[in-house]
Amino acid sequence: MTLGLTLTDLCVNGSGGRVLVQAADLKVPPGTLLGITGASGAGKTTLLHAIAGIVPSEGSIRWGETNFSKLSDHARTAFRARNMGMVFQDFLLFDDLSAHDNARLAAMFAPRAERAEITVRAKQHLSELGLTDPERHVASYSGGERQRVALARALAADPAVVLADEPTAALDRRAADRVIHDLVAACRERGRTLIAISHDTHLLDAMDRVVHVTDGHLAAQVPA
Ligand SMILES: Nc1ncnc2c1ncn2[C@@H]1O[C@H](COP(=O)(O)OP(=O)(O)OP(=O)(O)O)[C@@H](O)[C@H]1O
Repeated sequence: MTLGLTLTDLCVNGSGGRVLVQAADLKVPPGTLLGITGASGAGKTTLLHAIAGIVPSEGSIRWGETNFSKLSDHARTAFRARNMGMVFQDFLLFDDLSAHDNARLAAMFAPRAERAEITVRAKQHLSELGLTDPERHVASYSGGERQRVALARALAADPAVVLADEPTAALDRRAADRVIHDLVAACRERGRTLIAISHDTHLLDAMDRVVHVTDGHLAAQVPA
């Protein structure tokens, strides 16, 4: 399954009525790899959080045939759990858990029938991403390894969409290039839609399209 995104007249307001993000029109066909870039504080993370339904917004967000903005909070959370894998800036890994337990976290929230499959897939992704000691606690993992655990976790539920916020930010060039390769391959192989915020030109070069956020506004779409 693959899902495209259509944003229409999206607006995110912050405290004090400040407009944080405005996007009149953005279409991301299913299977597209989209980069989002722009200056620090421009509103990229806020935009990604709105796209994921984590922060409230006005306007319309459609994922495939689903009018995401019209769903109840509960239905939106369920839709996100079923369809979106998220790789956030600070990884949000649990240090006291092993790489495998972190990667199969989605199994805790999945219907009983899908749990075993997620657990198996988590292990498989860790192995494919070169993490050969999945039972070790992630507290002792390097930055690049932690980023790959976060990626394995995002992929374990076999999501139609992957959302990533600066997935290479904390990594040296070699580790970053490996994460870019793995992320792009995981999406291309399964026709997943990828939306990734980055300043990294290597990552942006690997995308199909790149959009710029300037002072909360989405600017014209240009080829990567
Ligand atoms: N709930 C909120 N209320 C008010 N302002 C907010 C809120 N959330 C974020 N902001 C502000 O909105 C602006 C955009 O933040 P955001 O994190 O989206 O930027 P960014 O482009 O991702 O930046 P960076 O590249 O530094 O991560 C910042 O000035 C931030 O302080």
